[in-house]
Amino acid sequence: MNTNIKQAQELDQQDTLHHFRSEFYIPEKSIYLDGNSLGLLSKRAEKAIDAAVQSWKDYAIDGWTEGENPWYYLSENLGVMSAPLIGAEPDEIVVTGSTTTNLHQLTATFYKPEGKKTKILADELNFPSDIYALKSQLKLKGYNPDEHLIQVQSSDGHTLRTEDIVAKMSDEIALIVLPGVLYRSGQVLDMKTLTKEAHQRGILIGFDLCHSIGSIPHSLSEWDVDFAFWCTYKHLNAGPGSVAGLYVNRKHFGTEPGLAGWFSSAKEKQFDMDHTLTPAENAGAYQIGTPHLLSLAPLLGSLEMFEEAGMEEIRRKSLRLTGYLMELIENELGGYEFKIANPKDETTRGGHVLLEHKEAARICRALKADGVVPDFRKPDGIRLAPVALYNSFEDVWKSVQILKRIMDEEKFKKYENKRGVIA
Ligand SMILES: Cc1ncc(COP(=O)(O)O)c(C=O)c1O
Ligand SMILES: Nc1c(O)cccc1C(=O)C[C@H](N)C(=O)O
Repeated sequence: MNTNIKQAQELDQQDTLHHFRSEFYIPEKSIYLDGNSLGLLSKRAEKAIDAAVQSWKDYAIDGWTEGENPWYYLSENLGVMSAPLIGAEPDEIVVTGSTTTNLHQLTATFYKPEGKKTKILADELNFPSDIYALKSQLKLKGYNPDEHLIQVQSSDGHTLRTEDIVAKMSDEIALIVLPGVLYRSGQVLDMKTLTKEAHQRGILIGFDLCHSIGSIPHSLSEWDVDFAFWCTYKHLNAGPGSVAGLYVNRKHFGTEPGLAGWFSSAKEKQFDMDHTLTPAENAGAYQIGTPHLLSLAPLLGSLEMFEEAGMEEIRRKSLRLTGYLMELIENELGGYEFKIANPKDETTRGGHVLLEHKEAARICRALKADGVVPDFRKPDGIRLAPVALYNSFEDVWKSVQILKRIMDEEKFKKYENKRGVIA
């Protein structure tokens, strides 16, 4: 089938989210398909950063309680704004720490080995930071991670089967930590079923939402998930090093934070400076120290856009973009030995496409040189993330044309087939 740019432009004209694109800084002469690693800066996020700097100028120490967004309550207020993205109640979320420190906090809080139940269940496809954190938490409790961290195997190297995960939920498992969306293949896990199965066996379960928040809708409260954590620099576009989030199901409110600090305090008690902690009676209890205000601020601007666009609409467009991308790849790149390695169906397909090729590392380099920004994931994956808020169907069409030219003209052969420092 012949495709043409007009078809892509028509799809853009029908797109109800198209106007958000002009709110982002898109690097000049580039098609940015790496928003699942680092989202782009929006003008609203930039404005929010400027406002935070201004409030520091204007109020100094009084910025904690004065101004439009008093710093003392910002982590909780951003939690309120994040709630619709994950289907949670406003006080079940706090914006704090980093993905990895939040996982440390939640494991320190909810991993309570007892009797036979001493093991943690994870998977072999999760991002390494999560596995490192879980292993170190096991070591802190005196357990050997080689025996106590059980990692569910993938049957195809890309995806996890619900039944395989459930089969590992033995009576030795105390805690389960899994991704909501896998970082390589983009597979969406069935968080609802997994939570139900875990609870039937008396196991607590939490999810890493780094690749799912802002990309797919969630109903964490309805699914009764125990806890979750995520970064805000990918689909939420809050910038490099932006402050992360955590969710704790309200049924666990009052559980003593595993890692305490004075920001775990009930707000009104914190400045009493007692040496006995009175933890907040909501997710705020799982904060530790002073919030990183300047890295929290951009989220104020970003989350406003999510509220306006709506998660259902974002997911609808995202599925159309990845669907269109896969269709073009199949039509235009047959014969070049590419393999679409992400799940194709709309229930388990996340926000990006994983294209595999034995020359992937240097094809990524050639794409970047020709203005398309993907990322490379070992050993042979090219991740392409068309993001609903700022990518267009025309971006997708042009990217495939550029990739076709790279393959037709063997332009990738100019480069070594090796990843860069930041892949
Ligand atoms: C699933 C997942 N977990 C954790 C991280 C990283 O954690 P942190 O934000 O603490 O660097 C990433 C990406 O960097 C990720 O994709
Ligand atoms: N956090 C990152 C960073 O500091 C530099 C480069 C990339 C990242 C990422 O987020 C990678 C990402 N977690 C992934 O899905 O591979």
